Amino acid sequence: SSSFASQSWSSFLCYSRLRSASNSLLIGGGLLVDSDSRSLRKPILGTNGSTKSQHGGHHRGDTSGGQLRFLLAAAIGLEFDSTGSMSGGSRRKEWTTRASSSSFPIFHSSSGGAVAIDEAPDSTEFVEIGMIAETHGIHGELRVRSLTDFPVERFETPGVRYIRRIVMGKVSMLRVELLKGREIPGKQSSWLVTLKGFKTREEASELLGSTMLVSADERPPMDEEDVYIPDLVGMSVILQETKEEIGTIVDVHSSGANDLLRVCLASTINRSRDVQVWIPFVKEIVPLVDKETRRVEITPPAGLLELNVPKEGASKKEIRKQVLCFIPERKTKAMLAAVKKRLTALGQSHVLEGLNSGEESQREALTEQLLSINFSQFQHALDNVFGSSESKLRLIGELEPPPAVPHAKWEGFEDWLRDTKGHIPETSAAASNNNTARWWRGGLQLVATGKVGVVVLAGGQSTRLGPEAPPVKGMLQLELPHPKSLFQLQAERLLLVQELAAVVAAPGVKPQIPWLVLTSDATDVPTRAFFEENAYFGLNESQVWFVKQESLPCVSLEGGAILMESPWRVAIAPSGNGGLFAALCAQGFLEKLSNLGVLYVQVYSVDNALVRVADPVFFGFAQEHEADVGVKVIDKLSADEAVGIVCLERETSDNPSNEKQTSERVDLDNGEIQDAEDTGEGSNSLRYRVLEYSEAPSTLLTARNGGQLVYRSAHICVNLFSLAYLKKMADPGIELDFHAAHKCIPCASKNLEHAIPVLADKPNGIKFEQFIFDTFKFCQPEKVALLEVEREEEFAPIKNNVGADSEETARNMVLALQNRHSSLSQENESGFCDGLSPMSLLKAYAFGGSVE
Ligand SMILES: CC(=O)N[C@H]1[C@@H](OP(=O)(O)O)O[C@H](CO)[C@@H](O)[C@@H]1O
Repeated sequence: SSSFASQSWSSFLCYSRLRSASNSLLIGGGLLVDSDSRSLRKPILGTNGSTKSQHGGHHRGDTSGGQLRFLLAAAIGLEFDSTGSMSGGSRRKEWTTRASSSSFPIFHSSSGGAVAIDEAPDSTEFVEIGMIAETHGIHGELRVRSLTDFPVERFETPGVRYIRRIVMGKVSMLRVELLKGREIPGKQSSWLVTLKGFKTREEASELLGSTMLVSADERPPMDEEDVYIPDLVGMSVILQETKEEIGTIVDVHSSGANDLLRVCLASTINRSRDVQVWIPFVKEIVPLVDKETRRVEITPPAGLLELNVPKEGASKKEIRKQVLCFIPERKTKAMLAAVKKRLTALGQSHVLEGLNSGEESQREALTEQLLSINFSQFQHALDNVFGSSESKLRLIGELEPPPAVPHAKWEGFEDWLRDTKGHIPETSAAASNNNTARWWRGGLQLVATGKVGVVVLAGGQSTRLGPEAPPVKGMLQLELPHPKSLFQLQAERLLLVQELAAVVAAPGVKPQIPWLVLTSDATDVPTRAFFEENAYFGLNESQVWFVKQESLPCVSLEGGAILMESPWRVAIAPSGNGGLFAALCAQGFLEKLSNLGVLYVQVYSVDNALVRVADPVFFGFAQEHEADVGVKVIDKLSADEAVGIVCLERETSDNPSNEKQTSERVDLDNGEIQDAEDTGEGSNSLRYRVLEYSEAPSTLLTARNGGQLVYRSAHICVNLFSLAYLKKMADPGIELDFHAAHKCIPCASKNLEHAIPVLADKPNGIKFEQFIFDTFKFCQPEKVALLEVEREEEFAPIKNNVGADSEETARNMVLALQNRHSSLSQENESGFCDGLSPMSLLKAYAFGGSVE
């Protein structure tokens, strides 16, 4: 039995190539070597750089192999086409060249060097190595068309060969001695040979049309995994998964690069017309060939067998062509061709240059990257940013600030804690009268009953933090008394909430909150490694789900040409935090959450050192407001603070850009895409919207009323979505626009082809980003609930290396909050220092800490 653990599974053709395919070949003799001349064993490098196997033997296709197969492949192809209905059994017999006295009468040659075989040993099998095509010159040289992957050994190395020719249906054999040979320049498969005793053109011409052979023993030793193609014929075909026998191999067809097994389906045997299917002979699809029990096991990709069943009007050739697309290697080629076409059409063919230079591994890396590009998204991004409708804001109506927003402030929290004397305030008067405490209790119930999930947005490249920063923001270490990474702080807060929820959960229930970590090409590997190294920070490994978002190529500022990090690497960047929705949907996470019974998902940015992860208050608040979208806001510090501003946009029908937007509007209450004009509404509809600081006009940012900023509700990137809403965001009618982020993008230096990418010192390109809050506009405003929170308690962003919003400012804020906790502890020892009591946990959570 041979499993295909190794990549080099071979299918050696014991070949009588063209014999049954071309009658013209059946008229001559053959040139053979006997089994004593075993000089040829080592595989050699083929003309196309691939490994050749002796006698045209070749390996079962594997995507990396590329073994030379053309010879036998072509042979079988011809065979198949001309003898389509030939049964495996009869063909196998024909294919084996067996010297027997009855079939090989004496060959009478006038030439002195040739020895006729009176009686060839019954046990000797021969394989063809060439066809004698014509004489050359006047000294008896012969041109042989090679049928072997080892032409040098066969046609240059002196030694015994055999010639077989068939005259009037009678086969005769001759043993000859090869004296020398040489390749005909420019003719890859033709060789000139000189045989002992054949000195003139006339003598040589006796052999025209003959076949040259060597003893089958001359074939290179087969690996365990190798199989002669004739041996495949007649083997049973079993579905590996169910062990169901589906049919028998009746033939092997080669299409050039890959062989196809022709299988007669068992279910159709004895019917008036049997059904034959083609199965690519590649290890991905035929993982096991058992030579002893004569069976192959297959794992056909979905649709392969169905595709095979001949349909009305589809020719065998067409079907075979489609079958070949199931071979990964083929698929890659076809897909790459499509990508090339697409890039050329986009005027981006410079990206393809690397495919014609460099090492194979570099070209492969580029191919892989090109195949991973989502071109429809890229096109969409280009249209958004460079298209005619380009507008930074794409404003469709008039803006206004949101109405007064509920405030989550555990007013007098310290007093409240003091009063409760170490008990979770479930029934106290304070709890029911205090909004925040009520939300807390409601939210904690949601956690306790497994109704919540959390997403951390951690796909960003943290370029603003400078070259010294870790590759992933979440790995950034906060120099607290007990230094901790952002991921660790956040994981510990999640654990706190779980512990607290356990207090109110059913006896014995230990709630687990799924924590989804949004990663990207840039952050996925290091993020996973970091979690692993840190034992998931005490969380259960199974509750941490890594969700990789898509990346898109970066383009030049002018003209949108794709930027290259090197000739073999496109500069790519994650598609912004709005890429979350597509990633959740495409990778089945929404379904997973749904199966768990999750109703609400909190989504926050990893760079906030004070974020209240899995905040029960937020969940309880959203539930009470029956919100689909929850948005935490704080008061802006100043007009120029780098935060998005939350506004309401009143869409008016007299706005010229209204038409386009209304036609895209999706009614999320019934999930259908509607044209607002069709429904008669929308002439004056309101939607929530966030204007990003990088895009909002300064007039808006600085507008004041009575000294106060008009637009002061800052988006702190701590949001919440109902699962139902997230599912609606998966509707194909919802397409978030891309925004242009002007960034310093590492690029290949023009002078140095192999250079490490050079980081520009000023923005040199565009990263395409979708914004998470662009989904708000799809939600009825009454289903959007804004919750104002305390900056000191919940917002300490780390954006920059130094100065505002840096690690230093964030650390100071965390310490300040924790100090409030400490001072409170000193005042009331009994209420605070009781280890892992619920009260300690609650306090730790409220004060930005964690349980040490
Ligand atoms: C697209 C997006 O979500 N941008 C957010 C996000 O900004 P960045 O500068 O991209 O980190 O976090 C800010 C709060 O830290 C928030 O104000 C802003 O709106």
